[in-house]
Amino acid sequence: MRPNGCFGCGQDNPYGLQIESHWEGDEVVCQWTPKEYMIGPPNYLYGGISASLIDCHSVNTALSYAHKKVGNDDKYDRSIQMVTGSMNLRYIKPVPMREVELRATVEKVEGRKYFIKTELQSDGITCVRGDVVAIQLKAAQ
Ligand SMILES: CCCCCCCCCCCC(=O)SCCNC(=O)CCNC(=O)[C@H](O)C(C)(C)COP(=O)(O)OP(=O)(O)OC[C@H]1O[C@@H](n2cnc3c(N)ncnc32)[C@H](O)[C@@H]1OP(=O)(O)O
Repeated sequence: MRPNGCFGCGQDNPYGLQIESHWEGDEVVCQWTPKEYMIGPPNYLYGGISASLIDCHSVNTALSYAHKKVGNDDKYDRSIQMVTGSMNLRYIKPVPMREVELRATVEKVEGRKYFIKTELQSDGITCVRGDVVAIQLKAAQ
């Protein structure tokens, strides 16, 4: 998806998180390592960064799923656009300042609403769990 200035996934945003998400079976997965200035509590990741990671990874999961639904697996179609409608997070454990893994699944689709469940894990332990509703924009349909 270029050009892409998105703070979460934009490869063209040097100040962003630059996450890269890919399918692994029925899950969308991303490995990502924080910069040291993204710290919140001593030794742990700032919660807003976890939220941004889950937000972007989830919306991209919905976006990619919407592409798959119309049989398009490899080319980005700019007429399909998604935004975050709502996001509910549960911070279960603090997130250590090292590589994390995001794992997302599409729970269901209702009209333009995509219900995504995403876990942020550290060393295989779930630290943050997110329920995200991504909404496909009307004009794009
Ligand atoms: C290079 C490329 C890079 C691509 C990069 C891609 C990655 C992007 C990742 C970043 C994501 C973001 O930060 S996005 C930015 C943050 N989000 C936003 O700014 C969204 C602002 N809100 C809006 O624009 C609007 O409210 C929308 C689009 C969400 C909804 O407006 P609408 O399209 O008119 O929809 P509307 O008819 O009202 O509702 C449609 C259905 O959705 C439900 N619905 C409406 N709003 C919500 C909501 N907030 N939460 C849950 N559900 C909702 C309604 O009940 C309805 O359900 P029913 O009656 O049909 O059952």
